[in-house]
Amino acid sequence: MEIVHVSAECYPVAKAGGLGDVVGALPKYLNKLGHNAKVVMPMYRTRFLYQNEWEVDFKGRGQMGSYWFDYTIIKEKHNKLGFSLYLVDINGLLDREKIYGYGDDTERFTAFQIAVVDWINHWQHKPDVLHCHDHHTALIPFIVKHSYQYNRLADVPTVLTIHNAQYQGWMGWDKAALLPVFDTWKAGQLEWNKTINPLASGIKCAWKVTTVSWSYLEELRTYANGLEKLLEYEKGKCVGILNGIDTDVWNPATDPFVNHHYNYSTVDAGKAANKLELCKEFELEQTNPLVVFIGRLVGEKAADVLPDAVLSALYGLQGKVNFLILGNGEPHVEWQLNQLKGNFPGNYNVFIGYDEALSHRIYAGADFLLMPSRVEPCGLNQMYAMKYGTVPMVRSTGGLKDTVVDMGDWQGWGIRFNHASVGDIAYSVTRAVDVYADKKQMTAMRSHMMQIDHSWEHSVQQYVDIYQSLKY
Ligand SMILES: Nc1ncnc2c1ncn2[C@@H]1O[C@H](COP(=O)(O)OP(=O)(O)O[C@H]2O[C@H](CO)[C@@H](O)[C@H](O)[C@H]2O)[C@@H](O)[C@H]1O
Repeated sequence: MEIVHVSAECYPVAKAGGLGDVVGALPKYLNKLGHNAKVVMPMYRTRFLYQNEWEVDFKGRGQMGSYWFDYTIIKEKHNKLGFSLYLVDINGLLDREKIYGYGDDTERFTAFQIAVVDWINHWQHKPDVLHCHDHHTALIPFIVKHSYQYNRLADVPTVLTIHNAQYQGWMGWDKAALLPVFDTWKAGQLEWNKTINPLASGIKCAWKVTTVSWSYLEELRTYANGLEKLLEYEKGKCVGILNGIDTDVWNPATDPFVNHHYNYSTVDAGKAANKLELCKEFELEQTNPLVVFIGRLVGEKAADVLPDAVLSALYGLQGKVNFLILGNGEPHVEWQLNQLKGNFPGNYNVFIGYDEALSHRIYAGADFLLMPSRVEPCGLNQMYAMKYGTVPMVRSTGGLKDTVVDMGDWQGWGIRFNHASVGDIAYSVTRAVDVYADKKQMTAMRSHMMQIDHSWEHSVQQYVDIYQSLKY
């Protein structure tokens, strides 16, 4: 089957979080099963663009309201990622250094979606499935269904994957004019709560909707940032499929970012060597258990609780634990985390920023990975941590609940807690310190979790089943 993934992110081309990881891996694993999956995304000015060779695939012209724009589709020449990769170049709109965060993001991603649909509309044939990811691409199911210009594509099945329902791409009704002229009787399919809501529109118009874990799908019916009723109404076409991890990229035995490679039978020695280097680099005392956090410093990830939780644990445990944090996000959280630095030399450090290579070294060198997320649709960090023998400490929510079993339960290997609160986190750190002292149990847990199969091979067939169910 020919499946076109449309996304704002794709690792290693451009990644801001887990969306990039998934779109960089799922098509590759679909192709390994003999399908023809491809990715189309905006052409940002990232390093990947300059380091690879491209050929022009198509040149076209799109209309966004009264604004006409030229677009070019370029294709990566050597199929380096295991799938055909197409970038949409729209001069002045998409060719920027960052993925998100501009005042005209609405126009940027609307133009991107129009260009993608226009390009596919020029193909001689039609793809078997258009697979859209998150709100930046969620207007496509509406556009192909209800805009006159692209009506030829109305019978192409569309799938929308919700990686994160917190962000919905809301836009005022004045922006409706940006969309290709559509049947105004169908305007309700764009709306939720008196605004144009691209994610809601995608949920209404896509043939199938998937979320990235089963528990998240359940949770969305009660907590979906305003979309609860819609998801309850549309539950018949929603399916939860747990993300996989790309073991070509995330494997401590081969990871090029990691200096000391190891596998489940050499995990203790391998982690010790990586930890030593990491501790030297961040001036941390080496014998203590090392608890780390990697992620966006936002409310969803409960990053605002981190400064107090770290303080409480460090005071309570009197220097018997170390923390290392890698992340960026809300400025006041960044500031607070930076402020803590001077107070606990040898026990605490933070790197504010986004650093892919460093994240790999931290997964390899850490003992515990903390994820107190308030919302976690799937979460990849805890699966990477497990693959690297790092014990996950997670709040029982969404995909974290589906992938981590508490060490107190039968054959468990992780630490789970219920609240994104200072008390729960500090108590979990105490549990971590206790289990760390039991070398035998640590080795057994590490080796066990490293052998759990979270690879895409496991999940990819479920997407294929969905695509096939849409064929008639
Ligand atoms: N400062 C930093 N430096 C380096 N690397 C960093 C980093 N901050 C984050 N990362 C990396 O970004 C990714 C984060 O992935 P997650 O899936 O945990 O969260 P995210 O909220 O972005 O994704 C959303 O989409 C994914 C994919 O579906 C869901 O798993 C998730 O629950 C949902 O919130 C990981 O690869 C992590 O290592």
